[in-house]
Amino acid sequence: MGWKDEVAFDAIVKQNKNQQADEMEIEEDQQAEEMEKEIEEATARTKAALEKIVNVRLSVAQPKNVLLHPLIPSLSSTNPLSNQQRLIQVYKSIEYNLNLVLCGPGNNGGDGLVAPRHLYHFGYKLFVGYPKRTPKTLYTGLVTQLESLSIPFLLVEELPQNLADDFDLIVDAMFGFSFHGKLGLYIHHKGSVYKCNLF
Ligand SMILES: NC(=O)C1=CN([C@@H]2O[C@H](COP(=O)(O)OP(=O)(O)OC[C@H]3O[C@@H](n4cnc5c(N)ncnc54)[C@H](OP(=O)(O)O)[C@@H]3O)[C@@H](O)[C@H]2O)[C@H](O)CC1
Repeated sequence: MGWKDEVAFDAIVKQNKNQQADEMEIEEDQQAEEMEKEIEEATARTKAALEKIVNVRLSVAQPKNVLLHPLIPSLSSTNPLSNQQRLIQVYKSIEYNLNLVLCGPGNNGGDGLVAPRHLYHFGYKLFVGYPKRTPKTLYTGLVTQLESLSIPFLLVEELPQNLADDFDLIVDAMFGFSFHGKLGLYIHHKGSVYKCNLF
């Protein structure tokens, strides 16, 4: 073989190597893409399955003998439910034994009154504090639902001075953006709802 043939041979070998490297890169890219797709599909399947379980459990758990206000199902299935799904994922019921949901008189408290029903059905032991009650049908209906599940309501006088001493988890649904007055008292004495100007 002359030098020209050798150069041509080397060039062919080099070309083949480059081609192989390109093919391997393409194959690796395809594999990565497929894996990513599989992960995305598996995540979507898991999410759908979890949502199905949650929805079935909630519909089974719906009390049968309680007159429902027409707004309750939509209220309970949107904002509060998504919050509670997150809460359930983060704070496991086996670790958080004694829990309190504090509800105020406005819409924030309305969301709060939905929470105990969901949490109860997911195994949480709960108490509700609802010191300033709203006479609207929606709210009284939610209270009736909770009473029908024997979820205890605590009076202000029954609440401990320092809530954090007695409860593992406290859901604060006391006020939203319509709170007015002095916030400082409540914030500085976080554990003591007696300091809140609600009372
Ligand atoms: N689309 C929406 O608006 C949604 C809002 N959501 C949540 O609701 C709150 C806003 O609801 P709103 O009813 O306007 O406000 P509050 O939950 O804060 O409650 C107002 C009531 O609280 C009383 N209040 C206020 N300050 C005090 C106080 N210092 N002491 C005692 N009582 C107080 C107030 O009483 P008034 O006498 O002033 O009338 C009202 O009765 C929003 O932040 C969200 O969290 C839902 O998620 C649904 C969608």
